[in-house]
Amino acid sequence: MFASTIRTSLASSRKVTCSATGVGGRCLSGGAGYGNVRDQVLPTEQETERELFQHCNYPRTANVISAPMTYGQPYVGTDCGPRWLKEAGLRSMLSNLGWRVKEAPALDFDDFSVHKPPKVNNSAKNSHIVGEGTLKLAKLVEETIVAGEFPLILGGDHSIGLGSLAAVLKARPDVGIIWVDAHADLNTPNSSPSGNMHGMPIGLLMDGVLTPDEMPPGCEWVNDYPRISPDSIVYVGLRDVDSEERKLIRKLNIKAFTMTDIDRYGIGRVMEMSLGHLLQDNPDRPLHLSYDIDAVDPVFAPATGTTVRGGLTFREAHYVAESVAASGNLASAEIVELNPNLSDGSGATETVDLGLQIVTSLMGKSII
Ligand SMILES: NC(=[NH2+])NCCC[C@H](N)C(=O)O
Ligand SMILES: [Mn+2]
Ligand SMILES: [Mn+2]
Repeated sequence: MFASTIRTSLASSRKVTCSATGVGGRCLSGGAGYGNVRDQVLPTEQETERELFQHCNYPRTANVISAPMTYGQPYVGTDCGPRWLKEAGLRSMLSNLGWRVKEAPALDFDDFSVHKPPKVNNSAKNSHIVGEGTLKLAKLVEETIVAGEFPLILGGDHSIGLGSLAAVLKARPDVGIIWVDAHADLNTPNSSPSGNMHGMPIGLLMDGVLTPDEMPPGCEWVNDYPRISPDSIVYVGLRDVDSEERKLIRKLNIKAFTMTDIDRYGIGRVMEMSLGHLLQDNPDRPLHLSYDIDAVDPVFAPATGTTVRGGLTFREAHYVAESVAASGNLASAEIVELNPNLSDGSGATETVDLGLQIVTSLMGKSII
């Protein structure tokens, strides 16, 4: 109650401009729905108040970036994700939450300059196209951040993470990353069992994993961008990890909350530990959330290319987004791997609806 009073009066009485990073929903909605969660993350009342002041940067502008990439995996249809999310009402949802909404023209990933048939490279398939496309995305995300806007990126397969992560790492060197996924996407061309680049964005960017000459052809630009430090990323929802990925997670001591951890501790505690890990040294740290819809159980999200049973429940899927939003630190986000082609009509609609609801939660919607 106390916190929500502050929030409402702040939002109505001041237009605070600051370089802070919080999701506008906390200022705009005035809802008290996140109070409990934030108290878990930020232990003292003084801290909560201070944080409210720092992060209140109403009004906020979201730049919706459509990244209809399919070349990081084998199925056509992941390019429909952005369009379906938009047709399901993304824009009005964002404005109802109080966001000013901008929309960048959808990136064109078929307009690649590599006209000759890409050299067959089974260890990193379509790497020229993925490399060229993700560079376009990286530039747009960087521009968005420099313009003081919130990049809301709609995939597309998860290879787009290469572009979005490279950009946030460059524009916000202190960024913390939350990777919500059934998979670790930590493969390299050498370790990948499939050669699909949607399984590699973290592997290509993680500090100490690849030498510059091992970067797949077409992705050399990544060598000019910063690397992810292993302690700056947290996984949530893992349940299908390849053997080399497992070795790396252990060797680099990457914080990873698997479905087993969610069974054991509950999603509340897992998110508290995830945010605690990333925010422990800097409560104002900007966060990037990468949400692969296949983190959710296929019962609720069947329309995606690499389903794995035993995933997040409907509410857990929301809670992840709600708790990250409630931290006030979310500065950029992406949702990926929706493929409406890969399910019957109702499965596709359910998946897209859930995707939209997850985005709604992470952009600041509280239940009351
Ligand atoms: N973003 C995804 N859905 N990734 C799935 C990756 C599956 C597997 N680990 C691979 O590298 O091929
Ligand atoms: Mn996945
Ligand atoms: Mn993924």
